[in-house]
Amino acid sequence: STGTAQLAANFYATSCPNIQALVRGAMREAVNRQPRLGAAMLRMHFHDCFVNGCDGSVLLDDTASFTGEKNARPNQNSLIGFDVIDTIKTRVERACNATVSCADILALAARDGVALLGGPSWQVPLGRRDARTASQSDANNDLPSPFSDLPALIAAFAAKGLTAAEMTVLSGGHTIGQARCAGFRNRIYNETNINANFATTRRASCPATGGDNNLAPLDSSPNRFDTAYFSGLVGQRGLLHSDQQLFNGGSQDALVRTYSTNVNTFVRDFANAMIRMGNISPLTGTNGEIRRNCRVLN
Ligand code: HEM
Ligand SMILES: [Ca+2]
Ligand SMILES: [Ca+2]
Repeated sequence: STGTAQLAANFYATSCPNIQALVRGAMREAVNRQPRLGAAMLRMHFHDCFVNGCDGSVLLDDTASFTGEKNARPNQNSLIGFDVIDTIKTRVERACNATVSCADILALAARDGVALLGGPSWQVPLGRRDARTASQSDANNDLPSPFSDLPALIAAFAAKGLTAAEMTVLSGGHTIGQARCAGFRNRIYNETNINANFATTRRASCPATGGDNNLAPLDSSPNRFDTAYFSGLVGQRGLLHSDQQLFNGGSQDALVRTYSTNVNTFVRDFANAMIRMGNISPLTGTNGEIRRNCRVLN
């Protein structure tokens, strides 16, 4: 759970003083090449933290002794940017070998992805260590589904020690990035709490059958970390069923309205919630390991 971790922003201050600059430089290159990679790092960190804590488990390839998380239902053909982490890790190992965990690199990359797309920055508590295993079944069970209703979304976050309000502000991560047609087809063809023009527009690139992997932006400005995700919800232009659940006559409506018109409140609450999410069950001290290659155990 959250809150008990002994992470510290200055964890690598003497052991790897350049870590922040190394991650930031590599992330700037990646986001300049493909802005979506900023979004991809944010999502990958979320999918790491929700599955047995922020321990780099999501980065492990499948092995003979365990099936990893990359091919779990929410991740397969969906997570991108593992090569960005590889690039960062290679540079970090060159600068300070066997010192910085993959879990910490991912937390920094997520923060920098947000900042480089115009969002807030924050000091990332560090000192996580890397898992020696991964669990595909835990990834299938613990990651929320885009077909979930509000009570299920709240429950999925509560199971990780996060509040409903934190769930709502963290869903604001959908102000950047893309989703596949298969994840929102039912919403744009069958749901009624959707803006008609928006549904028509989305149907044009997400046919009733086929095109499962066609992409659509999660808000009207997918390369910009802004409040458009929340104003979209107020206008019934949420792309995923789970998105629109946050503004559908329920407990989160007022907060969605607040974020839709108050960028300062949104980015402040988002940064604080990211630190809380980043504190989910980290391995610290002598637990776990500092992986040399983020894809494989030492
Ligand atoms: C509340 C429950 C959530 C659900 C059900 C959910 C579901 C999804 C789905 C289905 C996609 C599209 C994946 C695809 O089609 O391949 C997606 C994308 C994304 N999600 Fe979430 N998500 C949730 C919360 C979050 C949180 C907490 C964050 C981060 C703080 C986040 C960040 C992202 C980002 C950045 C993308 C775009 C990734 C890209 O473009 O590569 N999501 N999410
Ligand atoms: Ca994990
Ligand atoms: Ca946006």
